[in-house]
Amino acid sequence: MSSSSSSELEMEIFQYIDGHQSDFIKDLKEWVAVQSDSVQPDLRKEVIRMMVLVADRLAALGATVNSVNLGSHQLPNGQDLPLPPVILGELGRDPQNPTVCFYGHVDVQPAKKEDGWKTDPYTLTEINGNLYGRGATDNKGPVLAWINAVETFRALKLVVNFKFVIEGMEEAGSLGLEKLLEEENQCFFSDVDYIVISDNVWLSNKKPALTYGSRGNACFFVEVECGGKDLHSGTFGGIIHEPLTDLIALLDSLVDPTGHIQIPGIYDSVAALTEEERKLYESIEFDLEEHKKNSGVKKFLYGTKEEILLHLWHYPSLSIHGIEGAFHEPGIKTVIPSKVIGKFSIRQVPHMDLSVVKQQVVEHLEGVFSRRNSPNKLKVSMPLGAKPWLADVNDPLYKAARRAIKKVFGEDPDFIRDGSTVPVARMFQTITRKSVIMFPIGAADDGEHSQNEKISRHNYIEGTKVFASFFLEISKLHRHLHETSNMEIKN
Ligand SMILES: C[C@H](N)C(=O)N[C@@H](Cc1c[nH]cn1)C(=O)O
Ligand SMILES: [Zn+2]
Ligand SMILES: [Zn+2]
Repeated sequence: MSSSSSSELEMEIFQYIDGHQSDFIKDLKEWVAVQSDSVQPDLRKEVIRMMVLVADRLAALGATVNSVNLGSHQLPNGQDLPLPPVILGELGRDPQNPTVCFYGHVDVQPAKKEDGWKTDPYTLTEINGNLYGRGATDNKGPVLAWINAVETFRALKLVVNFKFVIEGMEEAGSLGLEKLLEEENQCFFSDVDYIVISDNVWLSNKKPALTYGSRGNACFFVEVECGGKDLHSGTFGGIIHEPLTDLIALLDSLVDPTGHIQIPGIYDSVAALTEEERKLYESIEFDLEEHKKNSGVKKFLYGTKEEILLHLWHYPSLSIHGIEGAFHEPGIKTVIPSKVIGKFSIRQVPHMDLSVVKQQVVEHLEGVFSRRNSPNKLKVSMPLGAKPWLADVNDPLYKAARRAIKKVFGEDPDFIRDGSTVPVARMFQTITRKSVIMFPIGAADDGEHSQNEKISRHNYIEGTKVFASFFLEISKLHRHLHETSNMEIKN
């Protein structure tokens, strides 16, 4: 395609996207309305219903769709729960075109209006140019932006062959996905050239970014149990070892007030900080005050941008998420719970080994517990473990995405890492050995996992354009790379 016909096509595509804004927002509203929360077992049927909507949407695009059944999984209480299917889709098979596989997820984190949402989390609501709703940015909005961009091309001209992997268990650790990728490696993925994930956000509220690394996550349950039933605190308080007191001591032993993890050995294999990496953190544009404002907290653990980035990207962190079995409703209940489960996770970084981390956590907790001389029962498990990911920014994928961003947003992107985890990034890299990029369209103030999650109308629509522009750029670059390698072979 000549460069003039390519830019004419791009103009037409951008016009098409601008002209279809309300349809695109209507689709997002329909998707956000589904309570596809993969964390709460009661809502699993909603996740499955969501997967049907995705399959229908891809079929309407003209894609071949395969809903792959992953069977079921067992909850800690022994209950069997069906896993939602993974949708594998395919559109276009022109051998002249590169094949780009897009990964996204359509399950969401839990959300209730009472948690402090200003609007109903499952009713997409536009206020001052922002589209509020659970999943708006994580990850239904970006998945739809990609689909919108594909639809635009299908309506005009296909320059890329598309593949889709859409799952419904990402927020619960992508259960069953790794096995499917292994099974499909020689089939579905055999002709894939590039893999794109758009499941994180920029470092800034306004400046676009491309992500080349993310942390992993090791999630733990620590269970303490006394007898088989809850007890009256007046009748038994003061004469027994209370499970919640044990648990609080255990949780308190994990991290000190400076944020330093107290588990012996945990920092041993963290990759050494190179001079190059240190310089990168110094040179990156990052507004600490904006980040603080986005979080709503008054003070961070560290005072400089370099320290903050190091502790988000280079070092592991430990967060405590909750306690199952402890009384948490309003009011007073004078009970001693008989069994409590503490939940925490460690975001790990390159070179940390999941099985070593697990062993260090278990040994540490058993040691603290044994020093308490408690007769209670302790159980530590790691229900989930996702590995960190790091990519090569010299890959053509990054070049194409950078050009598309420059065209649509008028500026060069930040090259960033992400403190959160997309378990599939590392799986794709290890299993398929294809190049992977994280290409976010959401902004730093989108509030992923938080109350009042949103994506701005601007980011949703310009994000659709940036994906469309990326299709043109990757198709040009891919052809160029092939022509040059063919010439080298002939010479
Ligand atoms: C970055 C992505 N949108 C996301 O939110 N991922 C989750 C995945 C996860 C990790 N452990 C359990 N789930 C996250 O980083 O929390
Ligand atoms: Zn996500
Ligand atoms: Zn998420």
